[in-house]
Amino acid sequence: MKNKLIAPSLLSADFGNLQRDIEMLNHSQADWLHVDVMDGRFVPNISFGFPVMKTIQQHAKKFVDVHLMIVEPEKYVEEFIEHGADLVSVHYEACTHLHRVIHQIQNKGAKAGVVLNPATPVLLLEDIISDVDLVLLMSVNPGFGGQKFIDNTYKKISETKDLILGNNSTALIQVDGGVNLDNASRLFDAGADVLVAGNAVFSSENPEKTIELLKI
Ligand SMILES: O=C(CO)[C@H](O)[C@H](O)COP(=O)(O)O
Repeated sequence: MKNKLIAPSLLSADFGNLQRDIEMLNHSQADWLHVDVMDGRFVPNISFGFPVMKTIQQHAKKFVDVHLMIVEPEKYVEEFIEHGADLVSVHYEACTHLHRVIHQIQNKGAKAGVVLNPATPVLLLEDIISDVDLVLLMSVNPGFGGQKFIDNTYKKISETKDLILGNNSTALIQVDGGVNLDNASRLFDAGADVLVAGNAVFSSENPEKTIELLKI
């Protein structure tokens, strides 16, 4: 599964009307639903956990992509998969035993991704790139939606692409943070396969139309 996938982030949805927003995404051209889980320890913010994940599982008809911004993710990855996650991504910076967690996710039947913060170099992925299904490049410091895109991400996409090709890996490249209608097509051209967009989608007057335009 490659090319121009859009994953709206539910972090920017209206939690008082979560079912309505998920149904809008089901009906839209969104490819994946991106779920941001924050623990107040790895990042300076707390988002939500399993009760909200349960609602997402009940209503989502698309591929559910869970981004864990938490310490000790190995304690929770299996429960997220039981709650409907099709893909679980864990931070390089949060894993003492990254190889073990990646295989724990895959052995439970889900795809596994590794996430890099903006200041973490791509070259650190050399010994894990053949094992992962996705590399998520953070283009903002994780913890909050609606931040400004960090331009260094274009260079990191190109380095990730070289690493993937050099290792015959099939990993997808996902970019998350500050993605909008002004930078989406340049990001796809640079080699991104999946773009996460929260604020750009949910703050727009017509979220379904914005999702459509992000793919152009
Ligand atoms: O992981 C995240 C924050 O840590 C969000 O997914 C990301 O910031 C998307 O939000 P926006 O598109 O509003 O920047």
